[in-house]
Amino acid sequence: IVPMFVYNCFQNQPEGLTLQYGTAGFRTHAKHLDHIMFRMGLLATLRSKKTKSTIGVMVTASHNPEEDNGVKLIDPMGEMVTAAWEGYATQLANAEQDSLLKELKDIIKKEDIDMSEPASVYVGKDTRPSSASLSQAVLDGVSSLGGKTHDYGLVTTPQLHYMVCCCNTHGCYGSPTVEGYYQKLSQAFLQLTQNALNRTDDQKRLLVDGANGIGALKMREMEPFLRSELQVVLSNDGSSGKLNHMCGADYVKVQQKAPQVGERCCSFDGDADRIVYYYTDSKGCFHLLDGDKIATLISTYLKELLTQAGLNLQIAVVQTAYANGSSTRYLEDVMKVTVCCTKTGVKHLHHAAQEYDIGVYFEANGHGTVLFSKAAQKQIQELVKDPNANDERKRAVKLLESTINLINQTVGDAISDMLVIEAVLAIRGMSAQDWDAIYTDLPNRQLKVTVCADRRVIDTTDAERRAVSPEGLQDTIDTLVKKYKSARSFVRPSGTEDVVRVYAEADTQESADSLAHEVSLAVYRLAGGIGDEPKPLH
Ligand SMILES: CC(=O)N[C@H]1[C@@H](OP(=O)(O)O)O[C@H](CO)[C@@H](O)[C@@H]1O
Ligand SMILES: [Mg+2]
Repeated sequence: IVPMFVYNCFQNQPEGLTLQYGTAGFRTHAKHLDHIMFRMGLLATLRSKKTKSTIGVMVTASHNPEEDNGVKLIDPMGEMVTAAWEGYATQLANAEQDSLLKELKDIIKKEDIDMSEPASVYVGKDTRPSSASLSQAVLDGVSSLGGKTHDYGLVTTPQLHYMVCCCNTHGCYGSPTVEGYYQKLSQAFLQLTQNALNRTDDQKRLLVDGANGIGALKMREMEPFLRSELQVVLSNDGSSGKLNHMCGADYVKVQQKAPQVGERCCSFDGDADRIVYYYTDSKGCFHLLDGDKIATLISTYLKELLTQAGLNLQIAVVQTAYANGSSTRYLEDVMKVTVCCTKTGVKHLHHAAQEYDIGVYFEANGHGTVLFSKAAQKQIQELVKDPNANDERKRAVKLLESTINLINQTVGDAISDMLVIEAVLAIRGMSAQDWDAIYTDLPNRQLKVTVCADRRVIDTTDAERRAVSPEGLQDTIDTLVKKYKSARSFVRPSGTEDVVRVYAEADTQESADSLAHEVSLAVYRLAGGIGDEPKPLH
């Protein structure tokens, strides 16, 4: 099994840098990643041999700054790599030069991998300057173990997930090409928008902020397929600005600021697996339509269609602790849908959503999709063909069928989600303002605290909503929360940055800001904060 180590796979970690696979793969400054990429090529090859399927490796650091990079591994059905293999990834990434071969042999033995099996790995990259050489390192890693590669070059993360799923389902999910992706999604979108009559050009126009990343490039490519049913006005298209700098979904969500002004706008993140919407009202006020609003819009639409089609399928919405309290209340109390809360990170939401007939999952930051169980899809397909179904049921079930085709079920996908949202708004004749009026968000604030020890001194439970360590922290948070109306707050160590995240919401922005600040101070004092004490926001 000795691989042809033609590359710098034995290059050592910079001292003191222990990389964790994290919430969504490795991420750090691109200059530390060469050997990690090569090793992930090796690991993906082993995973491919083990699963006897094609595996994906995406080179991207998503919403992180342009100087960073990272890598995400994709499992056979297009989902994120399974937890045990995240562990192997961390093990390999941090292995010393002279123990790398031993680590590889350990994995092969533990997983009982037959090394005579062929291997196939799909590789994609985002637009970061470092992505070209880093994706070459992945390709070299695969080749050194005799695996076959297909380099898709510049693709969005969800496009690569789609390719992997298409390949392993032998074309059932679509054709594994970028053109196949555009064709599948645009056909479904055009079928859906046929049901929206008399749309004006204004209604067809959408302002899209491409975060100066891969999403902008791919949106340009896709536009002709949409035959003017969606008229995209693209900004931050990468022609001048810096990736994710003062633009993109993360900037809009965290800073609560609009990089463009309009009646209906959206922003992608750096690898186009997240989206948020927003608009500016007549008074010039910014209104955010985040992942929670998206989940509400889509689940309301699907629930209505299920009723019209007379289908008895259970629909659930999966959220994280970051979901706005108003959204959870609306979904549970008004819409009467099951709501479940998981840890942060799409892999957790995805698995929870698989438990239902229809699982709508979104992180508040706009990362999410909808999963339809095999049984649900079968019922829908059977009803489409049923000659006895009346016109209303037929119309509804055909809409459901096209919606399934439009959704990228492998992972959250900014382009696919955008088209679903545009179709739903068109079919229901809703403006962004109408959508926003479904419920009113509680004002909220997110802050970061840097601690000197390992940030995992903060340990949490109950889907990260309660801290179990350091001692006294949760009691302090509980006491602080009681001072405010409709308040909630929690803290957790980030899985992608070296910080502790603080979240607070309350009845007014002042209260949310003040609570977030007080909780930050508690983290700083009880978990050993670095530098000056957090200052009040006002
Ligand atoms: C509060 C927040 O937005 N956290 C993000 C962020 O994770 P952290 O573990 O919080 O750093 O990056 C993840 C990967 O993109 C994303 O899934 C998640 O929602
Ligand atoms: Mg992303």
